[in-house]
Amino acid sequence: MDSELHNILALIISFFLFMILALKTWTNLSKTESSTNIPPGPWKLPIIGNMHNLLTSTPHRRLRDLAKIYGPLMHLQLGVFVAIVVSSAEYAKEILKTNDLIFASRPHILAADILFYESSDIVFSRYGNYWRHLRKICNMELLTQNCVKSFQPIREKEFTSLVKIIDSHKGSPFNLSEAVLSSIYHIISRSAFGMKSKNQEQFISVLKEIPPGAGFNVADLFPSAKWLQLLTGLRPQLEKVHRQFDRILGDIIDEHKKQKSKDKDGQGDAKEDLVDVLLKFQDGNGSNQDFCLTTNNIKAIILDMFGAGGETSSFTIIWAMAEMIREPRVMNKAQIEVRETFDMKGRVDESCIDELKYLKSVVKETLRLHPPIPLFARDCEQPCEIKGYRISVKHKVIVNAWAIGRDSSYWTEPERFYPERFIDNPIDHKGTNFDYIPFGAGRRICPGSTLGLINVELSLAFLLYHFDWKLPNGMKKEDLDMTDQYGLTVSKKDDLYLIPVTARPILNREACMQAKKGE
Ligand code: HEM
Repeated sequence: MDSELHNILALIISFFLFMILALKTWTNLSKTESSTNIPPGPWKLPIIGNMHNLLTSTPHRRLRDLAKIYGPLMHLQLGVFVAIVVSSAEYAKEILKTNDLIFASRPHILAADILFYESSDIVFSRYGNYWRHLRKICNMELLTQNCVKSFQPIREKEFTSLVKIIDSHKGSPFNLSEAVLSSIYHIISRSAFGMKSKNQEQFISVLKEIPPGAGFNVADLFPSAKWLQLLTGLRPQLEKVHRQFDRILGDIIDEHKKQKSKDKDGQGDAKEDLVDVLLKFQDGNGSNQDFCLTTNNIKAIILDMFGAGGETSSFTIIWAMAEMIREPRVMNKAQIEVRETFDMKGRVDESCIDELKYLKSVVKETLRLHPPIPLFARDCEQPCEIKGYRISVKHKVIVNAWAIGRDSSYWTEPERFYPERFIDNPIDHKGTNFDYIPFGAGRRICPGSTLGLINVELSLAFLLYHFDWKLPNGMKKEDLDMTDQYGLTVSKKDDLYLIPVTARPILNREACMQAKKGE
């Protein structure tokens, strides 16, 4: 009883403290902002500003709806911050190209500080030398075209295992979301860390514990009010997740150090991977005096590769399958292409992936409708003017890639899943077409697009080659729930269950050779 009373009192006190802080902030901000020419924005409530506009599990949708009223460059008052929301290709180009350097850092968020060791990873570190070094190392060791190509056997092996697992469930409902996520994590950990971490399944289950909306939380909007982080429950939840990640990441590093000393003793001959390279930069190690990493920095970077590369790719695969099951014409067309390409060989082979023009359009169309990172944020580091509007230092800029991909000014029938729109269309994801930015643009553009895309394209080729797919329990395609939800990335809210029907069995090596001879 005593503790209940204590909790209630704490809540009441916190509420009043929050109101006082918010009122003070709001009064100060109304004074400063009214005198500058900032973009239009919705009416603000006293004290909380526009925070109520974003109390939703799908902020990208709410922001698009607001932009329809207030325009493609609008401002919102979120706690102590002013957020400038960009919802058109023209303004995205102004931010991500014309003024790229001014907007090259990301805002500070609590989740990044706790999970990513004081934001010392690539995604959240501030623009500057440290970030440049990290990006260079990861590019050279993992993400160049050649590196990505060298991981082909890992991908083919993993997707063959996935197909075998699916085949053992043929005829009954199968949780494709879970199996695909696990395969993608296996591929990333084997490519980046040279092994199947024994902690991998644990890692996936810890990821699921990241609180929904961690990437965008009310506690981030009043950073000086530390008690708010406790009141919302975010800090303790994130700290719990962090402790679990920290143990797993520590194990990955220890495994590498052990392997390294075995190699020194002449007992092992493991190939160097990203973690080995990062360890060479560890405090005081070797010749790399100009750039040092702590163990925590290394952990943050490993987490980045899982975090930025895992969900993004696997959610794209699941959205593509969900869209195709609702549009059998598209699935059929993609299946014909994949089967015609690989029937002679009797198996899917990555070296022919560029022949799959239609499948590539399916992937592009999926990323247009369902960019896994629909909102990406940048800090304004220097006052500037965007088409007559004044953007001040420390304004947060949020680019709504999701809204831009569904804007009827650039896309006909924008809500329709229609991969044909990308056939014979030179538009690509490389950050020069600002009406299509699923990988972002400018200096902070995603460095993992090649790795991400090959994972998505190849997995879909495997899934479509070997199986026909049906919805479970006599469900009609119109009834498939396509609701999305926001965590750190946007996923389909419910896992996708489908019934696989084997169409092309997995051939063993000899049978493949025979099929090839018959070409
Ligand atoms: C379908 C797959 C993927 C999508 C749609 C995607 C999308 C994005 C987006 C939108 C950003 C923010 C870009 C910006 O601010 O302009 C980003 C950043 C990033 N992505 Fe990806 N990504 C994918 C796969 C990957 C993979 C496989 C990796 C690596 C293993 C990766 C690593 C990163 C990193 C490190 C950043 C931060 C870059 C920086 O801030 O400098 N991503 N990604």
